[in-house]
Amino acid sequence: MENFLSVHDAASVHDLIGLAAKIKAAPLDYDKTGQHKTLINLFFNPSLRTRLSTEKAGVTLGFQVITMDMAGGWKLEFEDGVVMNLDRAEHVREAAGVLSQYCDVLAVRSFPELKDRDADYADRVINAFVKYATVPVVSLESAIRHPLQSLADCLTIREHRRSARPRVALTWAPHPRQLPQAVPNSFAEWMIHWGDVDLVIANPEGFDLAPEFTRGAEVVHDQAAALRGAEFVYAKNWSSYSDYGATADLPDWIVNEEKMALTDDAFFMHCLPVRRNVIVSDGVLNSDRSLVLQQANNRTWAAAAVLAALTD
Ligand SMILES: NCCC[C@H](NC(=O)CCC(=O)O)C(=O)O
Ligand SMILES: NC(=O)OP(=O)(O)O
Repeated sequence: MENFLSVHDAASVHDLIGLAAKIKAAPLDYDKTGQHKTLINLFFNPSLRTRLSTEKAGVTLGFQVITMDMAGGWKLEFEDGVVMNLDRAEHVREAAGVLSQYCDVLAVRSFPELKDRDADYADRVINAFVKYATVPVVSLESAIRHPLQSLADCLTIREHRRSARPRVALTWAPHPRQLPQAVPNSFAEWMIHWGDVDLVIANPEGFDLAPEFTRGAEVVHDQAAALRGAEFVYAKNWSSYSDYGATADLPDWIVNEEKMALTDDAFFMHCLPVRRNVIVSDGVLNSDRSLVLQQANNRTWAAAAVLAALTD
């Protein structure tokens, strides 16, 4: 694997999930994988799980790990050929070149601005690091994808499924802020490429995800219809793709006990952080059907599998 930006970078989704499970079962067997190697994590946005699970994965495999919050670095220029006489002090070309001399794997988190769809969907920040770095680049959630989350979600579903081919319902849920499409884009893309589940996506009219991520899945605008018979319910808010960045005040899309009663005794999933009693009720989140902590745990093993595959 050259870089880890999307499901398309995995030679085999099954093998990568399998490797994550193997490392989870026997982490000490892999403690020399990153010996004499350095991982640098760059964050342009906040994080709890991604930062700490990726650091933990690196340390577990024997990497030296350096994490930098880019709020403390120079403001980077990403355009080529510009006269840099404003507030951006350093070009990504130099930054990526410098960092490549300090590490063996470079991981980057950079969210979208949710103003200009073409600019966000060009995934400019992560792609600039890929272009100018000379080491493998890992996405820690880019403008349009969150592949480490999705890999962890595949592992979590594999560990908890009751049938060989479970029905997985990804449902839009309410939120007070304008959020990216990265998590649901990536989740849909991984579920479809993995091929071990039947994916149904429920969202309000006007909130369909970009077709490039959902082709092969059923998309409905009736949440109850999607939840009926589901073995997993994955809730997430996202802002509109078609009316780019628009939000909607639809509190009835909350996932509560009444909605979960429509399912086949489903497990509840969310990537976290989650707004209680907005996205999901306390009752569902506190119940034994909630897998949110297991998902967060599996972030470590997903990151470990990716680091191992990149440095193999
Ligand atoms: N990394 C997982 C989710 C990150 C981000 N969520 C957020 O920004 C939620 C913040 C809030 O609830 O205010 C998102 O949706 O892509
Ligand atoms: N799920 C996830 O990526 O969480 P953080 O934003 O806290 O890293």
